[in-house]
Amino acid sequence: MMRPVAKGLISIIRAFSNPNVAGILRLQTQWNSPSAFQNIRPLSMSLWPFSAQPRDFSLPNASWSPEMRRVYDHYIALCEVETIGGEKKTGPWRKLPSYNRTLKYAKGGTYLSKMIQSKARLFTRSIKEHGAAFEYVIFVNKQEKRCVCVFQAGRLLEGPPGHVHGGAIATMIDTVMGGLAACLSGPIMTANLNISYRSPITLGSVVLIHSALDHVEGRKTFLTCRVTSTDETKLHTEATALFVSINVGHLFGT
Ligand SMILES: CCCCCCCC/C=C\CCCCCCCC(=O)SCCNC(=O)CCNC(=O)[C@H](O)C(C)(C)COP(=O)(O)OP(=O)(O)OC[C@H]1O[C@@H](n2cnc3c(N)ncnc32)[C@H](O)[C@@H]1OP(=O)(O)O
Repeated sequence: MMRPVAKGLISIIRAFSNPNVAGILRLQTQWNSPSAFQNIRPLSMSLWPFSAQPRDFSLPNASWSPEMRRVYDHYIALCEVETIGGEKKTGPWRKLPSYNRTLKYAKGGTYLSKMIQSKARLFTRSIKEHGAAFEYVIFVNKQEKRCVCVFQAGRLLEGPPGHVHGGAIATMIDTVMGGLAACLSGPIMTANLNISYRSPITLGSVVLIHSALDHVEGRKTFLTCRVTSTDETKLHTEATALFVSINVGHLFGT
């Protein structure tokens, strides 16, 4: 007879492998719309592996500089447009919500629950102090297959004196490009990431991380990326990356 934990594990793996659930996961990842969220919850209540009220880490907080807030407000305004009749409707941009964990209330077997019950946190959201490390928000324009991240680099990200660590920049590039690739292609993993550091980023400053789809070839999604000053006159970093579509069972060794 199958042990309950094994049954639980299988149902979670099935849930993640189910295209409908994968679609729901993508939907939640992509659109920060309360109505979309409310609509999809009843469909998947029994399989839903996320917290009921996850905290969105990409909302303004007291550590944000006026510059960070100004650029955020600019993109937020593009998320809603006014029709000629004065009605508000969804604009071309969407803010991606950002949580500090991916799986929370999943009940499962030993293998999965180790990961879930551990104190695993998303790397970029693992430091609690506001403004100390990665402060960022990602906006996606799905129609144009591109995104922009507004990133304020905190004091704990120092590499060269007074400047941001190259690994922290790479982390943000991977996060932003990975977020866009996931929006466009579903579950993916980074297979290849090439970075050219062109000019240093001052600690505490705000930069834009622009990423766009280059092309898709079967399971392979190729993207480009540029990190610039907020007025886009200064180029800090350039990157290209390949993301490979995966069956989420790949992450659980199935
Ligand atoms: C569950 C996801 C849910 C999505 C929701 C997202 C929420 C977004 C929210 C918040 C964002 C958070 C941040 C996310 C972003 C961070 C992502 C990371 O950092 S991932 C960690 C680092 N990456 C790894 O650890 C991969 C390790 N590598 C592997 O697991 C495999 O190698 C993998 C999956 C990449 C490919 O393995 P195969 O067995 O599935 O496929 P094969 O056959 O080897 O490759 C497929 C095709 O890709 C090419 N390929 C593979 N690797 C390549 C490489 N390094 N360079 C060039 N081509 C490569 C191959 O040549 C092949 O091409 P041909 O189909 O023959 O044309």
